[in-house]
Amino acid sequence: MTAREAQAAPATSPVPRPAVLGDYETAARGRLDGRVWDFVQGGAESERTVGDNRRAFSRVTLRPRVLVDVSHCDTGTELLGARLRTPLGIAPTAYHQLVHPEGEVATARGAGAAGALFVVSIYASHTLEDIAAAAAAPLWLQLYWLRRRDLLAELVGRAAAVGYRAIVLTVDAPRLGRRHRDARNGFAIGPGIRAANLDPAVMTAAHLPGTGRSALADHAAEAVDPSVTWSDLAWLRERSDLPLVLKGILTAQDAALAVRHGADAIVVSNHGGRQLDRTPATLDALAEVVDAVGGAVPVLLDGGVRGGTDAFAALALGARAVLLGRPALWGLAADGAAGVAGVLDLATEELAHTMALAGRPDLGSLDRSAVLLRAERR
Ligand SMILES: Cc1cc2nc3c(=O)[nH]c(=O)nc-3n(C[C@H](O)[C@H](O)[C@H](O)COP(=O)(O)O)c2cc1C
Ligand SMILES: CC(C)CC(=O)C(=O)O
Repeated sequence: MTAREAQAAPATSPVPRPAVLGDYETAARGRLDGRVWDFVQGGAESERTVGDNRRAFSRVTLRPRVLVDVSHCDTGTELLGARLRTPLGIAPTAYHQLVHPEGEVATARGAGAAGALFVVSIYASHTLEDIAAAAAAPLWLQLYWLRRRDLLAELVGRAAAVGYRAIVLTVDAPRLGRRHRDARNGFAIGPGIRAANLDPAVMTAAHLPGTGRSALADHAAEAVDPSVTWSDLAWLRERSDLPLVLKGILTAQDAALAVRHGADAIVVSNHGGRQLDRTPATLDALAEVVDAVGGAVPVLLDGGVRGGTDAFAALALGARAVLLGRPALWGLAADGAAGVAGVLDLATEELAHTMALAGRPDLGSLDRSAVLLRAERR
């Protein structure tokens, strides 16, 4: 099913195809409960990092080359042995049923229609098996390091059994960021929605508005092991042959350690500004990480990517692929699987368009000479 065919299905297509990703944001805003909207859009503390992720992209200047044959622009790429139609993929985000009843099953269908990678959160609201059954493009499974190592071992085994292609360990969340919106809202996951792959015994009770606490933060404190260090990675390695990706690296030092400890890929990420506030924008951290890795493993980026031109900038600065967090949820909320495919197709079309006008007909022809960051402008 292509995005347009998905869009054409009358029962699932109340939204005309938007012209820009921001239109999906507007459509999603109109459909979601205020507390869910705050959970999706919000960040930690002052939310400075949420804004900085976007501001970094606005500082990018493009340096086009001319008289290059751009009659065909190829956005295809290869990542950990898999061919992808687009270097844009979906970042792991929790509880997709919060924004659409079909949850991650619809997200997997949308990603498949677009030929894009989907990284499934450990907090998915559908089972790994149901999501895999709906997928037509590569899936990776994201994990937090649970105190219950038996559950971790079970999850990596189940993921491998149904064809997930990599394990993504998120390393920037030994505890949850202080998200003032969720705390004020006493945010908890609504009735009927659950982390379908986690033992309910590790979940806390729901909270109510007025408690001044986020049930998610309380749950993470209970479930996630904050004592994990580099040397523990070997334990995970022993339990899975799948490639291991570390998500949440922002410095050259940690990038070098990740390579030394056998990571197969790195995601430069500040968790969309939801963990430690005042970290660097991911685009600003990218070159430092790419240089430290020196081509040993692919580097991905997420945080603030809101269209194909943003993706172009990150790819030029050395990212192999970029992941979309909130925009995928906007698409899902706005129009289910068709909305997810629409977001990915639109951003991929924008990327191909920018490649054409910048004289870079394939991703291999993209390098740092294609961009200037404003601070470097002469
Ligand atoms: C609603 C929401 C839930 C998220 N849940 C997870 C999660 O379960 N695991 C994880 O590693 N990152 C999670 N993230 C972070 C994303 O993977 C990603 O790093 C971030 O959203 C990228 O920034 P962007 O939203 O600006 O694209 C979440 C982000 C959002 C917005
Ligand atoms: C359920 C949450 C712990 C998921 C998450 O990582 C986030 O909201 O950023």
